[in-house]
Order: sequence, then structure tokens, then C-alpha cells
Amino acid sequence: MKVTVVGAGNVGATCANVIAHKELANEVVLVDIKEGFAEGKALDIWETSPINLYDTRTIGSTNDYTKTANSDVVVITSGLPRKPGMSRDDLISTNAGIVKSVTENIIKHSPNSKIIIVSNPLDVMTYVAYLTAKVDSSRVFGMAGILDTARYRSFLAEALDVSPKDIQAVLMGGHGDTMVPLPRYTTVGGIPVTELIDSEKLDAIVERTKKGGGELVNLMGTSAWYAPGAAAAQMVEAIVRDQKRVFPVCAWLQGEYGMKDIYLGVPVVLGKNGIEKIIELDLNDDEKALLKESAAAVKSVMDVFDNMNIV
Ligand SMILES: NC(=O)C1=CN([C@@H]2O[C@H](COP(=O)(O)OP(=O)(O)OC[C@H]3O[C@@H](n4cnc5c(N)ncnc54)[C@H](O)[C@@H]3O)[C@@H](O)[C@H]2O)C=CC1
Ligand SMILES: O=C([O-])CC(=O)C(=O)O
Repeated sequence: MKVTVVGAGNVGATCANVIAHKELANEVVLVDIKEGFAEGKALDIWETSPINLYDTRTIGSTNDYTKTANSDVVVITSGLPRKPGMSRDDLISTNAGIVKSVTENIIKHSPNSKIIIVSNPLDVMTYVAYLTAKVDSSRVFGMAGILDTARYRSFLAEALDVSPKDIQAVLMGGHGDTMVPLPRYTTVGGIPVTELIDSEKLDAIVERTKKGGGELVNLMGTSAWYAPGAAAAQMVEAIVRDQKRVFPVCAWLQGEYGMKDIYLGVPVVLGKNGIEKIIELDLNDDEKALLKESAAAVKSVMDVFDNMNIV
């Protein structure tokens, strides 16, 4: 297995490090536009192999996509992160062009790859990659839901003083402040979470989750990378090991949940073919209304992109 990670910055390097550490591929190629940067990160990661005891080779490349040829999976993290005071959507003007040109290079050299988008604004950057790649939507999808549910699960674990391993949850919608955590589909060791926590505390955790990215931007002056990098690597693992994991993933909807021609976070089955199935949950009226609101927010940014006329 060969995996390419484009963007050797905070998220990309973290993702490559997790992939190597877990031996998810024989080879990980890191690509960056900054001269020598990806080579340096790849070498630094490789030098952990005798300590962390793995064989995965990590190779760096300054924008030379021939080194990425025939990758099975590609993770795109290239682009600007936001700073305090910005929304993810403010990144569209710079990141759309970056994601477009990177996707062109990727498809040229790895026409059969599965492509995971991480760059923000996530749902719209996944749309940009899909329009550019011109391959089946089962092979182009975005990472957000694993990260957002991980935040939600970690907050719940802390509040309930239980292991985060025992908290299962699903979350839908766009990767922004309108995302839709679903307490009705959240369990703790099989027990509905609503039986273990009062509604006021649960509401506060849902609100903190929605703004989880911004909380870290305000603390660090740039956005998060450990959990995002690990989340993207978990998607790579599901694909290269054909695990058929059930994850919330940003997927192209064609009628599911009554929506068409939009990328939005939904539960899917992820395996060697990419998105192998979109799972349709039975949402109640409140949940449907929240999902609709989130879809409208994503659609308005998709419209901004369409009006840029760059794909
Ligand atoms: N989907 C999600 O849940 C998350 C998304 N993000 C997004 O991921 C992106 C990356 O974030 P960080 O790694 O923190 O940023 P970073 O600034 O640390 O790294 C980005 C890297 O992309 C490189 N780059 C820029 N243009 C390029 C091009 N044309 N080709 C190759 N490389 C290029 C830069 O040189 C830089 O090294 C941001 O857009 C951020 O908003 C970050 C966290 C979570
Ligand atoms: O908040 C950001 O800008 C980065 C991101 O998507 C996240 O950490 O959820």
C-alpha cells in the first residue's frame, strides 16, 4: 500500500506520522510546496522508526508528484489554516485554488486513488476536489465527522468520568458551527447518554463541540492538528485494511436525506472501495430541521465557489 499526504504542515505531518507508526502502508509520500519542508518532515518521521519500531518508509517531495505515482490513498491537507477571528469559510479564496491544482496533480499520477480532503472549508473543498478529479464520488470524500465526534466523545468522557473508548456517537451536517451532534444516537457502553447526563450539561457539550475547532484556534493562534491528523489516518486505515468502519464522513449526496448535489457529513461504511454505503438514519423533525439548516450553510459557500468560476 502507498499513501500520499499533500501538505506537510501541522495536520499533514501528524497524519503521516500516525500512518507510519501504525504501519498502514509500505510507503508514505509527503508533498509540500515549500522547498525542502516535506523532505525534512519525512526524514524526521523516518528517524522515529527505530524508536517506534515500524518499517513504513516516509519520503518527502517538494511538489514533485512523480514520487506520488500509483498511491492507493491520498490525503489533501494543503492550504491555509484559520487564525483567531476567522471562520473556516474565510479560507475559500486561497484554499480553493490550492485544492484544485493539487487534485489535478494527484489524479494525473494516481488515477485510481481514494482521495480524502482535509483542507477547509471542508465540505466545499471536498466539492472542489470532486469537480476537479472527475471520478466517482465514492472515491472523493472529506474528513470532519470523525474529528467532531471525537471532540464530542472526549468532552462526554470527561463529564461522565468514563473511558472515551466506551462512548459511541454520530454527528451529521457541515464542518462548521451548524454541525449536528445527535444525542439520540449517542451511547455509553450501550446505554443511551440521555440516561446518564442531565439535558443542560448535554446541551453545553453539544454547543462546545460545534465550536470545538474555534476553541483551539483561540488557544493556539492556529487550528488543531493532533486530533485532525489522527482522524484522517483512521480513515486511511479503514480503506487500506478494508475495515468497513461506520464513520461520519463528508459525502456527495444524491437524494439521501432528501438532498441532492451537496457534500455533507453523513454516516457511511468506509472500506477498500472508499464510501461503500451511505447509511440513512431515521431523523426526527428537530434533527431534520437542524440538518437542513446546516446544508443551507454549506450550499451558500458552494455557491461562492461556483461563482469563482475556477473549475
Ligand atoms: N477537516 C478538518 O477537520 C480540519 C481541517 N483543517 C484544515 O487543514 C488545512 C491545513 O492545516 P494545517 O496543517 O494546520 O496548516 P499548515 O499551515 O501547518 O500546513 C499547510 C501546508 O500546506 C502547504 N501548501 C500550501 N499550498 C500548497 C500546495 N499548492 N501544494 C502543496 N502544499 C501546499 C503549506 O506550505 C503548508 O506546509 C487548513 O486548511 C485547515 O483549516 C485543519 C484541522 C481540521
Ligand atoms: O477549526 C479549524 O479551523 C480547523 C478545523 O476544521 C477543526 O479543528 O475542526
